[in-house]
Amino acid sequence: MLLIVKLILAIVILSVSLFITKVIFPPWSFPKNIPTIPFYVTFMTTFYDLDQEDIYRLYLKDKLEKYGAVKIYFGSRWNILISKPEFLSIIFKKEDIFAKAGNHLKIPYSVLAEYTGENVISAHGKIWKVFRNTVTRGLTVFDSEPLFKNAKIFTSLIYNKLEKATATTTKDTSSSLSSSYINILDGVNITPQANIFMPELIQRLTLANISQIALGFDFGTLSQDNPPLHSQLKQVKAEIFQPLYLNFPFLDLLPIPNRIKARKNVLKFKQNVVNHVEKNLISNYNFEQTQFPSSDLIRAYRNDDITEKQLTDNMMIMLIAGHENPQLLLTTTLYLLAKYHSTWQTKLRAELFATDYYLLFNHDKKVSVLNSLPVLTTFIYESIRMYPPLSQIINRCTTQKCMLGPNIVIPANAYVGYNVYGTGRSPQAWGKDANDFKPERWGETIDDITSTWKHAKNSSIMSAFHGGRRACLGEKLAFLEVKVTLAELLRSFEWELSDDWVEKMTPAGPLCPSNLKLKFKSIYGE
Ligand code: HEM
Repeated sequence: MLLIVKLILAIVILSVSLFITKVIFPPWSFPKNIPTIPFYVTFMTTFYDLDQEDIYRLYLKDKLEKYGAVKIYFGSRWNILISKPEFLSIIFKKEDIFAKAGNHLKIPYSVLAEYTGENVISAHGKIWKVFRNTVTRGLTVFDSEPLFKNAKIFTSLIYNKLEKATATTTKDTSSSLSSSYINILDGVNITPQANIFMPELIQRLTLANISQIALGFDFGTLSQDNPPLHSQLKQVKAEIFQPLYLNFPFLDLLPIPNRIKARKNVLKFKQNVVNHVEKNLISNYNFEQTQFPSSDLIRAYRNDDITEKQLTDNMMIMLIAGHENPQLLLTTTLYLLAKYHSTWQTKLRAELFATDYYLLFNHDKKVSVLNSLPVLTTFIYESIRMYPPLSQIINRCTTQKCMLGPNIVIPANAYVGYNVYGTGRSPQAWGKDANDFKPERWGETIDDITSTWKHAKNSSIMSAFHGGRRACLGEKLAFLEVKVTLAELLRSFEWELSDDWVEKMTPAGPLCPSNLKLKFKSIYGE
């Protein structure tokens, strides 16, 4: 009996030691000629008040700038993380060797993988081609009308908050003042202004946009305060993005009641989204004439090109990538316009007012005007260079032993990813002023700017949308969405950072200012 206990104890100690060794040290087969980032760096933001920029500056910057690649522990395994543009180009080109292997392969048992499934972003090979061919048309040729309509509603929601805040201030001030002062106040023209938390408001806008453009139904986030689908999504996201489970996804294998509930909520939400699409597209009107990515996916399913699960997973990824990424970019541009309100915000507004944009009714003409504006365009390009929404992604897995550049040998089955934030801040790629916000670096005329952008993408120094055959399909849509929204806001408001907002980026994961709070003021007075 004692012997059995001793044996079990020995096995437990051995397993724990093995586990700890695997976490602390990278595998032997990993390249020795690139540095190792200490394993604990990944967990730092759980214990210390640091954001992603702090982590990059303190632990990654010097090594990535010198070697262009490092070994890093992330998502329950050791990975190779790169930032050097030449290495990124290799990965984008050699798609079959550095094969996409998203959560459905990396951590198939996790709640996160349940949420995203097998989709056009994470899949590889033949099935990826089917997915991509199916959704390309709908994501690249679309009716932009909902973007304009929703930007107006978004602006009116901010207006409502301004009016509410002003009404409260006037009431509060007058009730605490002597009656003689109230008389003086009566004649005063108070400019409506309010401090507004941006995350939820922006999410409501981007969800409305993508659901109407890609899925063919309205999520209802702008027309209602808290539609059921949105509450469900908020709950699912809160359960998924818990640092403990993101760092140790294997915990999702255990029968933890909260995680079982989280998985059920994910499944329920996905089913609800599909039901909405079905109800709005198939049951309501002539589905065959619709050209949303979701209608093309349904056609592919009916054609037996994809399974029912793949249909659901791809609808979900349209919704997830389609609302989250523009949400991050919009948050960042609003933050930078607030930070540089007396310079860039003024310049952008002046540029728009100098055109006939606000007089036009035709959406196509409005789109052409927006796409021809140099200041607006360089401002957005510079924002995304400095704050790429997907700052770090590790979702490629080598299918064979291979070389990264002339010296780095990578074993088969190694996860490789990119730190796009590092590429955007690299002095080798962008010069000594890589850390300065300088939209003018992109050029003066719209032709120069477009050619600099293309060149930067081709040489992988601008990799926020990644590149090669796997480049993002939503770039055009995301840029238009941001331009339309900024144009609407610039016409109505001036804004600055709220006095009590602490300037900080998100601690991990997608990159944007954390819990952004802005002080809005109507430019027309009361
Ligand atoms: C600022 C906004 C956006 C950024 C920064 C962005 C960035 C990216 C990145 C980095 C990838 C590669 C992902 C990976 O390797 O795992 C990607 C792929 C993709 N994105 Fe976006 N994205 C944005 C907006 C959108 C929107 C609005 C959609 C619309 C649904 C979209 C659809 C896609 C699709 C379908 C792919 C997969 C392409 C493929 O692998 O064939 N993206 N995006």
